[in-house]
Amino acid sequence: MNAEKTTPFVVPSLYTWAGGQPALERLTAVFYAKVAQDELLAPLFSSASHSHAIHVAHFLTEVLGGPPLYTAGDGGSHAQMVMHHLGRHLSEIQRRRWLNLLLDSADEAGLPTDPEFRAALVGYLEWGSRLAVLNSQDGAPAPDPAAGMPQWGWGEPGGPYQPPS
Ligand code: HEM
Repeated sequence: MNAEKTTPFVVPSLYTWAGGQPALERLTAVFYAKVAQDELLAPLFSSASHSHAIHVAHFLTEVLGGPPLYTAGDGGSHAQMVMHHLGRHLSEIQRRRWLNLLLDSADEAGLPTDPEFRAALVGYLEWGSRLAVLNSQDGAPAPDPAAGMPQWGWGEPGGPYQPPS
């Protein structure tokens, strides 16, 4: 009998596929260095704390399927993240610059470039950045303190590319 054993492919979280904590910390470090040089975005972040980049890396960690570094580690919550954007009147032009710089930073920080990962990453960043703009306008509803953190997965591609067997 020739029972060939194959190891089933286990789909990793986006966090793991991205390269884990070091990769996300590299991403936000590169990103906020760019933001500081950007005429449209620098004024928005002029009073941000020194731990801002690390907090955002922790937030992304949690959303992309890693450990709860933002909620358990930093004592944050989804509502607190939303509150950071309230009343800031972010524009579409600022949002698009923010997104462009983040995607440039993903390249420079060496995040995976495979189509499946990048499609999922862009999907989250489009969603989250558009929500940030909506939440920053006058009349935006107060965030729900009980709301959990979003969890982002691979979406339609379903996981990293597997060649047909
Ligand atoms: C997926 C999209 C986004 C995520 C996950 C996100 C996440 C966060 C988080 C976690 C904080 C709080 C950080 C801390 O505790 O220090 C924050 C603050 C902030 N975010 Fe965002 N954000 C997003 C989109 C945007 C966009 C598109 C803009 C502007 C164009 C923006 C502007 C800001 C500003 C101005 C602050 C406050 C900085 C300060 O503390 O002074 N965010 N964001």
